[in-house]
Amino acid sequence: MVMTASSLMPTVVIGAGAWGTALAIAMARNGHEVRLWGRDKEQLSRIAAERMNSRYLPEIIFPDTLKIEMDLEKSLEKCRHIMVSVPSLAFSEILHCIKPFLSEDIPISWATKGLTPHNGQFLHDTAIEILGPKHALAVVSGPSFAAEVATGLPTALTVASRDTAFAKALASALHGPALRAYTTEDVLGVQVGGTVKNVLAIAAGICDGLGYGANARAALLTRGMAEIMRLASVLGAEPETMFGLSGMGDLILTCTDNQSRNRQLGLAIGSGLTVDEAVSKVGKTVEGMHAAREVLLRAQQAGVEMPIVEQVCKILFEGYDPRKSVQALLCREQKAESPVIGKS
Ligand SMILES: NC(=O)C1=CN([C@@H]2O[C@H](COP(=O)(O)OP(=O)(O)OC[C@H]3O[C@@H](n4cnc5c(N)ncnc54)[C@H](OP(=O)(O)O)[C@@H]3O)[C@@H](O)[C@H]2O)C=CC1
Ligand SMILES: O=C(CO)COP(=O)(O)O
Repeated sequence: MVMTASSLMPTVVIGAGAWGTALAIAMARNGHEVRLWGRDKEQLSRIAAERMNSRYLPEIIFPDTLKIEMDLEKSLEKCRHIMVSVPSLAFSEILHCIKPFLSEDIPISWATKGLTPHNGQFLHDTAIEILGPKHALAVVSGPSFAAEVATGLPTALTVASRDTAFAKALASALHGPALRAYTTEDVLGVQVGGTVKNVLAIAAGICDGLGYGANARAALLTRGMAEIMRLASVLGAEPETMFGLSGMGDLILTCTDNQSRNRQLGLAIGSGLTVDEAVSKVGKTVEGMHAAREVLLRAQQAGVEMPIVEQVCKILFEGYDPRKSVQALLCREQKAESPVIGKS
């Protein structure tokens, strides 16, 4: 049977935070049957009563086809597709939790950006390790602030899957008047872009928090892009993916707009707060903080230089003064700008 958007109904979205709720709303607006589940029962009851998620996306009323699911186990029995949208720290825990209730023909997607903590795995590898090789898997990524998607502002996303039928079906479930969804088979490339851009957004925030100006920000984005390209190429991703929505698109979005929580963290550090103070000031999910060390480790293992990521790690975890880190970047040996692809 050909997979279509309808064969993915109902979709259960796991994670009633900003992004899970926005994606659930976007699909439901297209008439897709969606069930939203979150771990906090009290919050779920409130969402069900108000028909909105006032904690994460105030004032956005849910479409009728979006229902709240209180009982995860029961909803998994009847669903045809699961979309996970929890932070990377909770990704493997959620997969372990749903695994006993899943049949192998249920396709699984996720909108989480980042790596599995402690082992630094890309989430696709973690998903296969936990769920086995039979599920169709897809990653949803791209430049997309939850609030803008939920408001219905124009947005473009990428759905990456090795199963092209699943990618197309999921893209059409998401695709609507204000949301364009593209597809790609480069699952690795999409994950590299979506993970590293968060670390670079912290760097961009630090740079702007220090007041270093527009030239410095543009240089940082461009050289950050070179770091993404180098890592992606050594890991075996498609270089062109890095110039797409999940790479350059998301890098630009997250590094330049203050809606980004990664950028907010950097801004707070750059303006003089300690890392701990900055973390509590932002008080939200900051994936780049979790990914930075793992990205650097992977780069070092692959022999790839990522000097900006390295300085972000020094600031976040070794107490480095952000001004000294910028100085360290500026003092690197002089070299030709190209080639971007390669190890240094
Ligand atoms: N927000 C955005 O604009 C975008 C976010 N993303 C990505 O989506 C992912 C989720 O981010 P986002 O929705 O913004 O984060 P939020 O902090 O808004 O929400 C996270 C949600 O996950 C839940 N959660 C956390 N830990 C667990 C757990 N152990 N088990 C079950 N549920 C858990 C939280 O529950 P509780 O409310 O109870 O704390 C909350 O509902 C991240 O990887 C992020 O990078 C991607 C694109 C856009
Ligand atoms: O990934 C995002 C937009 O595409 C959200 O970025 P932040 O997690 O930095 O808010």
